[in-house]
Order: sequence, then structure tokens, then C-alpha cells
Amino acid sequence: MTADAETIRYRAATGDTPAAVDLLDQTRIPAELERLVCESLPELHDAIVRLVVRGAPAIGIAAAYGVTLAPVDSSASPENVRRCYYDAIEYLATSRPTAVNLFWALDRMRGLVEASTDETIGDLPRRLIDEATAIHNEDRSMCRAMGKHGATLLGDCQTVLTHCNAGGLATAEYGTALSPIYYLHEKGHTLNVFADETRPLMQGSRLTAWELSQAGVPVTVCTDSMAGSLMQRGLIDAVIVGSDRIAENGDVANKIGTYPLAVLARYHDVPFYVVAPTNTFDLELESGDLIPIEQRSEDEMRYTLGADSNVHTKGRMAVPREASVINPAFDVTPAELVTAIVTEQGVIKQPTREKVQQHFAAIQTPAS
Ligand SMILES: CSC[C@@H](O)[C@@H](O)C(=O)COP(=O)(O)O
Repeated sequence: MTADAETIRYRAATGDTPAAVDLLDQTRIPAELERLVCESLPELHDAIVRLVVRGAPAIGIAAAYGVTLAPVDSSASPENVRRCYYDAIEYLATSRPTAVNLFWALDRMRGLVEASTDETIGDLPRRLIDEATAIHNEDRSMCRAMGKHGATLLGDCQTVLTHCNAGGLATAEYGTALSPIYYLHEKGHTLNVFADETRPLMQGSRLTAWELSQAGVPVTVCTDSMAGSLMQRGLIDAVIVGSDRIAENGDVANKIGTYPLAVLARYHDVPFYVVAPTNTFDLELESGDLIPIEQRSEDEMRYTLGADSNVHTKGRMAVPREASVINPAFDVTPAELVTAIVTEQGVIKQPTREKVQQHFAAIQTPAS
């Protein structure tokens, strides 16, 4: 992706210019490449809610930078400065409930506020910017590592199917589910990708198809309901998706429509891979039924996307007023349907609670 298409940029304050989180507006892609510059907490909160920035790792990065936009009065007491940052963290945490990366990143930022003393409080703004930048840079490295590990699973594949957008747009760059595809493409093995549209907000047809095309990876958009028929015809060698939260037993929450794909993949004997960094695991949740599922606005179902697929504006009425609609944004795929989870640390084959625990134990006590 070009610099213009960078998902998230941070603009430090200078003179009269306030700090800002500068986002590629993902509600406008593919019709327009517009940026939205957020100079205040409410602007950034709204941008996360409206999916201007979306995808689990990207939400965490944006929120981490967002903490630095807290309206802090530097002449206030250390206690009040800390309170202002805590309020900002609590507020940003209300933006979206499912992607645990948001809470993980905000916890890291909270750790710095807690660690500040009355003597070091003057350094806190600088430290918070450094921490958000570190979270951003670490995500870049993790995406590259996931690409390398994931590529070991896709070496024999020609065609894969993906759902939603788990690429560079959803992360610092490169992506989670798309990272092995980019890695192999760079090595000269170019896969064909089927991208599910991903109703109702079309992250697959608008975003995945756009970013793969930019990278020169051949992509074919299909409706969500075509996956079964494509597998039945033997056209899919593997399904590969990202995740918003993975429970301790390996159950995976991802964009609504992922679970039926896993069921179809099992029936057709197609491997089903999940690619996610370790900060997408929520080891405090024993199983996937405990993962909070975001319920989004009915209007996303009731109206087609606005002109030029701009999700800011309502398009035509798509559902009669008399009918009810439901709009859960995520579903949970049981671990038993997952062939492997790829993290930046390696591959967990046929994930179970024990294997997830072993994966994390190995990180905490690296072999000498
Ligand atoms: C690398 S991102 C993995 C997930 O965050 C992605 O698959 C997804 O479901 C995103 O949902 P979205 O509602 O667009 O934020």
C-alpha cells in the first residue's frame, strides 16, 4: 500500500496545531481514498463506532493513540492529569465490545498512567505517545511473523477463500489472514483469493478486494451464500480468516458469517485456518460463549449502502418497515472446527485449551 493508504498515522502536536489520529476512511473505500483527521476523543470514538477504522488490531492501535488526545490541562494536579487519562481510556473502551485488542491496548496505556509518579507526571504525555507508537510498530512485526508461519500451511494451495477484511487495512500493515497470502506472493507463489462480500457492510467486497487488487493478488468477489457451492465444486483449497477474540479453549469470534464457513469447510474436508496475534486471545474467558457480541444498528440491514458504497449515507430501503431485523456483528466458531490457529509465535494445530495454554507458556518461558 502507498503512504496515502496507510491505515493509521499519528500527528504530534506542534505550536497551535493539536495532536491528531489520522485515519484512512474505510467507510469510503473503494470509491474514494479519503482521510479523516481526529483531533478530539469524541471524533476518534465516533470513527471507531462507524468503522472508519476497523479490524481488531487497527482498533487497538487507533485507541492507543487516541488516549493521547485526552484534554489534559498540564497545569492541573498530577491526580487530575491521571483522572483525565483514565476517563479517556474508559470512554474509548465503550466504542466497540468484541475485539479484545481494543481493551488490551487500552490496558497497556493505563499501565503507564498507573506507573506515573508526581515527579514523572510531566513525562507522561511523551511516554503515552511512545507506548502507542510501540503498539503500532509491534503490530507491523507480528503481522510479518504471522505471514511467515501461515505460509507454511498454504504452500500446496492454489485458491483460498477469506471473509471480511483481515488485511493491511485491519492492522498496522500486511494483515492477519491476508499476511500469508502477501508473504507467498512476495516469494513468487501467487494464490487466487475468493473474497466473501461480507454482508451487511461489505468489508470483503469493498476492502479485501481493494487491497488485494492494489497488491496484484488476483481476487474474485463472491456473495456470502456462494461459499458452499464453491467448496462442493472443489474450488477452495483452504479457508483463512482473522479473529476479534479467541477464548482460552480456542473458540474463535470473527465477523458474522465465519461460523457457517467453518461448518461448510468441515463438511467438504477443506482446512479452516484462523490467523491472529496473541493479543487477540482472551485467556480470561474459558469458552467462546462468554465473548460479548456487538449488536449493530438496524439501519445497516434496513438500507443498502449509500452512493459509492459510502457507509456514512443510507441507500435505498432494503427491508419493509413492518419486518424486524437482527444485526449481530460477530459469531463464534467452536475450536473443534478450526484446523489451526496461526499467531506471531507459531501454529497451534487442532486447538484445544491445553494447546492454547502450552502456546502461551512457551512464550513466557522461551527456551534458552
Ligand atoms: C485482522 S482483523 C480480524 C477481524 O477483526 C476481522 O475479521 C473482522 O471481523 C473485522 O470486523 P469489523 O466489524 O470490520 O471491525
